[in-house]
Amino acid sequence: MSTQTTHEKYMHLALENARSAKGQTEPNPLVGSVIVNNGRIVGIGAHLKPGEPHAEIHALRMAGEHARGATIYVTLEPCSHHGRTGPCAEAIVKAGIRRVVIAALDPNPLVSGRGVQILKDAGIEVIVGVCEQESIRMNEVFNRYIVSKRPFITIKSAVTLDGKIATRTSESKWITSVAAREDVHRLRHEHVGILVGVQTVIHDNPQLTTRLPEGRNPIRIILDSKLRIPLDARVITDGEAPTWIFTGRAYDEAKRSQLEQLGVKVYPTQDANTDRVNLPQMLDILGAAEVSSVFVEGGAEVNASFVQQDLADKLVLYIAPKLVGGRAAPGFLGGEGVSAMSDAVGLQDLNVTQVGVDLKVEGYFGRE
Ligand SMILES: Nc1c(/N=C/[C@@H](O)[C@H](O)[C@H](O)COP(=O)(O)O)[nH]c(=O)[nH]c1=O
Repeated sequence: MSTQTTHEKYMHLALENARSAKGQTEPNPLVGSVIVNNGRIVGIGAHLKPGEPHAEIHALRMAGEHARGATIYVTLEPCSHHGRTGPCAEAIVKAGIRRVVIAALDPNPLVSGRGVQILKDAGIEVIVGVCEQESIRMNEVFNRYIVSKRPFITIKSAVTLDGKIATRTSESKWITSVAAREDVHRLRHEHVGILVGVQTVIHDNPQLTTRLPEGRNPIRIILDSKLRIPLDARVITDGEAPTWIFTGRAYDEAKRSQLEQLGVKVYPTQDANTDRVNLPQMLDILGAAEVSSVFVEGGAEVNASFVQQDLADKLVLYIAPKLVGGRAAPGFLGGEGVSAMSDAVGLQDLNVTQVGVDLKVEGYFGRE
């Protein structure tokens, strides 16, 4: 087996370990590490929670003396700064590691390359770029958040093959099958926040919780410019997860204090021209609260406001093999829409898979 393939074999194992903690390391990145000595794995680790040891430290602790003279694989450049835990680059040097194989350098321009320098200054062989693209894509949320301090936005919708989210009489349960809906709950588990518009709350009275064994419930974020949300909505009364409501400039103060007495957080925003929620302001508030990823489950008007303002990063569209027709049946993207086809919003890096009987289309909006 060639050296490169061996390196990829162990880096894939490190990537798998990193990915296993998706949704619980936020706002930190996903990082995995594997230590190999004489062709034998002697240590494995993943970063599991902010403030807890980094992946390399877990792997070094497991390896103990076997780290001496070994190779360590790590999906992200070892840190060189004293964050909430000590610098990993120094721990690697101290443990007597002989070679370090890194997938991707740290995206933070302030520290990128520093960890590598510490290792090279200690005479350690360093290889960078093994499975680099996989590591970068795995940390799409962190890479967006660390630069913009705003959450990575994933829009998810479920449509029939003729593009409808409901029949002309607004019936929508269910479009996709159980397997696809379970997949949606895995995505909810992986996100820090989940967002819907108040129209969806009024129409569906959703729980927006993750119904999976050991599922993590994201923070429920409701766009409700005039605080129309019913006080008996499940997202307010069920106590299953925090609920934050973002409102516009013309909201009812009395309703706000009623909601706050029920344990709901209400965040007013100011849109210069309309009574609507100021989305960029909302994203800044969420970013400051370390909500680094938000799963937007619509509806059509909410989806359109993110897309029209170029605030969405990724689309996940589930397409069911059924047709409902009807000129009045709604699509998943409302709003004004574009007039010229040349102004259509393009998606990149499309990935199509099948989940049960449904198709799952993932694409990126390609925004900077
Ligand atoms: N109608 C469908 C969906 N509908 C999605 C939203 O409109 C629902 O309000 C939301 O999922 C309800 O949240 P819950 O109460 O936590 O289950 N989403 C799907 O993937 N397939 C569908 O067929």
